[in-house]
Amino acid sequence: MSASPAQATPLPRLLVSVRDPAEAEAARLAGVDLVDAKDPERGALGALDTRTVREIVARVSGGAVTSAVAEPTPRDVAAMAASGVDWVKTGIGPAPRGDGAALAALAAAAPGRLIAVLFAEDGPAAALVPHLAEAGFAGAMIDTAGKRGARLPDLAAPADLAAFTAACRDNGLMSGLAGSLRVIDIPSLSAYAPDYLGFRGGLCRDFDRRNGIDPLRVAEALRALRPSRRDAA
Ligand SMILES: O=C[C@H](O)COP(=O)(O)O
Repeated sequence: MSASPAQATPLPRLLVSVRDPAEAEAARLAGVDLVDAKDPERGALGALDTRTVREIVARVSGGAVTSAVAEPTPRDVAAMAASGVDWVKTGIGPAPRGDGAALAALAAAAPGRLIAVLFAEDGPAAALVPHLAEAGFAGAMIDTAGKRGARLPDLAAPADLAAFTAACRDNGLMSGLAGSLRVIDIPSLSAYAPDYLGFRGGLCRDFDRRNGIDPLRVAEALRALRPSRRDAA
């Protein structure tokens, strides 16, 4: 007997971007699955310094998976990997997309731990996924480069998001979707079965990603992602 669609589609886990050890600890205590270190004052992919990331990793203390943004050079990726973070995220803009050697050099700097961040503004991403897998990336996320206007659901067509997450599954890559998401987006984006949904601004006070994270909004997101789990209440 085949499983029902509801049983067959696992719910995504919650990624929340934090900027310092205090926010990291708050996110861990709230029950966030993945604590992602980045500087929200510096756009979509602002890298924190490795010392701050080490402190964040120490504060999370194994209570959640961790990731951190690094500039897209092998040197920066390797330095961030050495901070002890579980995953390193780096932006892959249009330029290196077709350059397999450049992608492989990045992936080799954090073997098995590098996540490509692709921007929705650059167009559909599914065709790039096999190249990322071949280069040695461990996962891929779509985010939005702009943080003051269009959100991911405004920029990416449903068919493109579905094709992206399917390509990640087919190629053995972890997948994530982000881009000024709100809790209300969780049901529709969960249908694409990404491994993670990523948030910052949508869980901050006044929905401003430069403000602090609002624990009540984190709890709301966890309830939406874990409707049957008592620990999300
Ligand atoms: O990796 C996820 C991003 O930090 C999401 O940030 P945002 O929700 O403010 O677009």
